[in-house]
Amino acid sequence: MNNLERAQTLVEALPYIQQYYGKVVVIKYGGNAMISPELFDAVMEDIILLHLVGIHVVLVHGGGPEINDMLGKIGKEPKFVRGLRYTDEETMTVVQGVLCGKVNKDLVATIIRKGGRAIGLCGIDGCLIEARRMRRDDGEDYGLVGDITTINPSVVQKAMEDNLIPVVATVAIGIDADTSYNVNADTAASRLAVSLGAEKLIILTDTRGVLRDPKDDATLIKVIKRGEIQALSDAGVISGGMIPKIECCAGAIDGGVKRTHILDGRIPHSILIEMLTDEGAGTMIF
Ligand SMILES: Nc1ncnc2c1ncn2[C@@H]1O[C@H](COP(=O)(O)OP(=O)(O)O)[C@@H](O)[C@H]1O
Ligand SMILES: CC(=O)N[C@@H](CCC(=O)OP(=O)(O)O)C(=O)O
Repeated sequence: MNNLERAQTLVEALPYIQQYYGKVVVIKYGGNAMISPELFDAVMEDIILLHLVGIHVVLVHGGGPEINDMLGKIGKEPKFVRGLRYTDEETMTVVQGVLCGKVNKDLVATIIRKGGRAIGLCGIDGCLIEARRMRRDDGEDYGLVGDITTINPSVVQKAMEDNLIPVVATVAIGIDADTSYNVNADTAASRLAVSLGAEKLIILTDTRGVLRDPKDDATLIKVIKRGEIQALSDAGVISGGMIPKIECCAGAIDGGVKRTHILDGRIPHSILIEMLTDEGAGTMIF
């Protein structure tokens, strides 16, 4: 790339920066997309850059694989019920330690080491995420998995006013019992995006986006309209781990978030490609 091409790339970003300047963008990062150290650095660089050009980025993270590793170390087998981690008291202690301690602080430290400004929060801090024990009609016992009742976004808003990037671990405070609750990170990101009036919700995952055939990368669906989701689900196109992600996007759109994206966290700088280039990346759902 010569100097003129470099300059053109920067100029191409200008209308997008103008469009998102001062707006809130919630990015959910987790799962297998969070495992590679190089990609981890690239995601943090994207976030720092967006923040520096005046976009209010909020990072919501998971850490399922890290929780599984820690459970393995104490000789406990991870157990999932309908895609949610069955969370007994011992598991809750591990979830809180890994998400709010290890993962959250590693993310904050990486942003700071790279010259950004960040603050780590979890759903307990400032009662950011209030939840009650999940009880669904399916009669399943999920243990200490929480259903979000209220989001109180003021701690996140204060952090943004102080020019900090809020980094949020999705452990919630119980309103029905003296316990913390384990909340799925996609769900929490979606709810937080709604309560912050976010312009965009970006969910990073380990596929190119939503695929018509999950085994064939060439079948990426670039755009899905809100009204098309049900038909795709009924046709069996969306399955497994993609179901809750699509549901979170649908919930965010219904709550007023303009655009949601499922992006490939394995592609370096996929966030910048999506937000600041003409190309776009992954699947946009709106
Ligand atoms: N139509 C689809 N397009 C893409 N991925 C799909 C689709 N249907 C099911 N999946 C599965 O969903 C997975 C993503 O969900 P999950 O593994 O829970 O993500 P994460 O670990 O990032 O939270 C993909 O790896 C893929 O196996
Ligand atoms: C209730 C529930 O399942 N909670 C998740 C929270 C972390 C998460 O969602 O992490 P990923 O985004 O990395 O999957 C868990 O315990 O794994």
